[in-house]
Amino acid sequence: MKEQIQQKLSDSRVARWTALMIVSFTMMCGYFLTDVMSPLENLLTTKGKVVYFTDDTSISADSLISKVELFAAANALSSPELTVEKLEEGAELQYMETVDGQQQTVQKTISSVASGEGWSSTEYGFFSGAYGYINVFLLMLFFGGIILDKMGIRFTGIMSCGFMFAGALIKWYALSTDFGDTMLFGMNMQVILAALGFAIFGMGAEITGITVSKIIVKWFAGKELALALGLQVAMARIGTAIALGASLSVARMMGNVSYPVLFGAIALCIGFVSFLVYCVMDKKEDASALAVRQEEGQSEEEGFRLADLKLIFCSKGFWLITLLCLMFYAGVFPFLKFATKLMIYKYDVPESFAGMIPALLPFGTILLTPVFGSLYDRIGRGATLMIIGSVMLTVVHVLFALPLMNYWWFAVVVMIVLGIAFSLVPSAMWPSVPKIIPMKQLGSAYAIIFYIQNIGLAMVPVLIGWVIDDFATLRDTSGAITGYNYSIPMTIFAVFGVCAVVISLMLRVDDAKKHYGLEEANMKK
Ligand SMILES: C[C@H](NC(=O)[C@@H](N)CCCCN)C(=O)O
Repeated sequence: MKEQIQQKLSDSRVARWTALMIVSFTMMCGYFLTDVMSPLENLLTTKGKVVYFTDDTSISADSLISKVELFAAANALSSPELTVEKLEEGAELQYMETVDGQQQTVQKTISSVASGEGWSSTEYGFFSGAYGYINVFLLMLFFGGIILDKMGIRFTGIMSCGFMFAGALIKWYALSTDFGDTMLFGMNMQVILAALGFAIFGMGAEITGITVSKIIVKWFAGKELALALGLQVAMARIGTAIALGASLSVARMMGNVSYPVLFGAIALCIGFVSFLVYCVMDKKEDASALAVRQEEGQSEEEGFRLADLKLIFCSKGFWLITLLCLMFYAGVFPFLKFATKLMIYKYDVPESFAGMIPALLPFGTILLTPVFGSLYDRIGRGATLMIIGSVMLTVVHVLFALPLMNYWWFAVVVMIVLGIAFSLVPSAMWPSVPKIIPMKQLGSAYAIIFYIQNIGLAMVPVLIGWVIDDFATLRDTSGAITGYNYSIPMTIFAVFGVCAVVISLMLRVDDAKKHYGLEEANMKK
């Protein structure tokens, strides 16, 4: 009789790709919620109602009312006695507007009205950075890695999904509640509570992120690892793209910024359930791996010891990857938080389309990240891919900073280049970590990288929000905001790009000396 050879569940193609799809779906829901507020920056930073017209322009309700009344008085028309309540879908209004430097009478039809929250750019920056506050200041990501290596994938994943969901609910509650003028720590209560929810969500999202990375390495090591990591990132980017592309429309349709968050929370609930389904597969994988070890007479896998962290901390390659991650991602994710408004004010894109241009970035990466991942699996050249991506990031931000080519199509082209850069670096960087750090410490290694990266994700939006308020906001003599000059904020993003280039070059040199294998293919022939 032929002897049955014991196999691990992960040796089955169907099983490992199914596991990948399930956990990637959970992550996709998390990414949707992470970026769901980015296209709403303009709405959040406008006080009172915002009126959207059928020609895709928008204006604050107060300013519209005074323009309509001024027009009626100037033309001896009977006063329309317009109030905010009367501004509703389908209403037609006439007033004077400056078009190409000339005063013209315009007639517009309202398509929707949504409530602005009146936040300052500083408050928006504080809120956007909140994603990383608990991770960074309470060292939760660091502990999250240790919990992952000590308590295992199932416990950590369920815990972190729970945090994501709880945080999303708090954020939704804050945005759907009117706190009046109640202030806390010099900021509106709504901003503080929404930031708290986002911080709890961010802790959950990051710990889920390292858990999912470890899951993929567990199922795909020695197989299609970079492709699998690339596909997971690609699915996550679908979440980001949907958030950037659809969030404003949902807020406009429902009349309030809280609705996109509510939809995100519902999606997260489904993501949580899908992670529970994965846990069943994980248990089976562990059982089959144990059976293989027993059959081959191998001893129990050694557990994680705190002393093992020394190996991580002493690796130069690890620190270079970590710093590259900090600089590169500081130039991308925080940029996305401000990109929609950049499109409106620098490239004159109507607000209703403005979110679509930044959405091109994750859309591009959906295809390209797995393509570059698969290239890395088969051909190698990981360090080189990271250098090219970093150079592209720098060029993109320099182009955004320069006061030239302020055409929407140029913004589209530059955003596509950023999309390529944002595919190159992640598809090479994440699969490079297991070449430097062994599996046993991988949870902690990813956690430390994410931890340092979160310092950027937390601080850069705060910095940029403050810079926009103090150095980029253009005002007329009465103090009213007339526009924004994005040169300084974009120069700051370009500096992160330059740092990423230098670090990726150093990584390439270190790899040549220490032979991590970053330039070698991942797949064993
Ligand atoms: C896989 C990697 N994820 C991260 O870097 C996360 N720490 C940050 C997620 C922030 C989501 N807007 C990636 O997305 O490339």
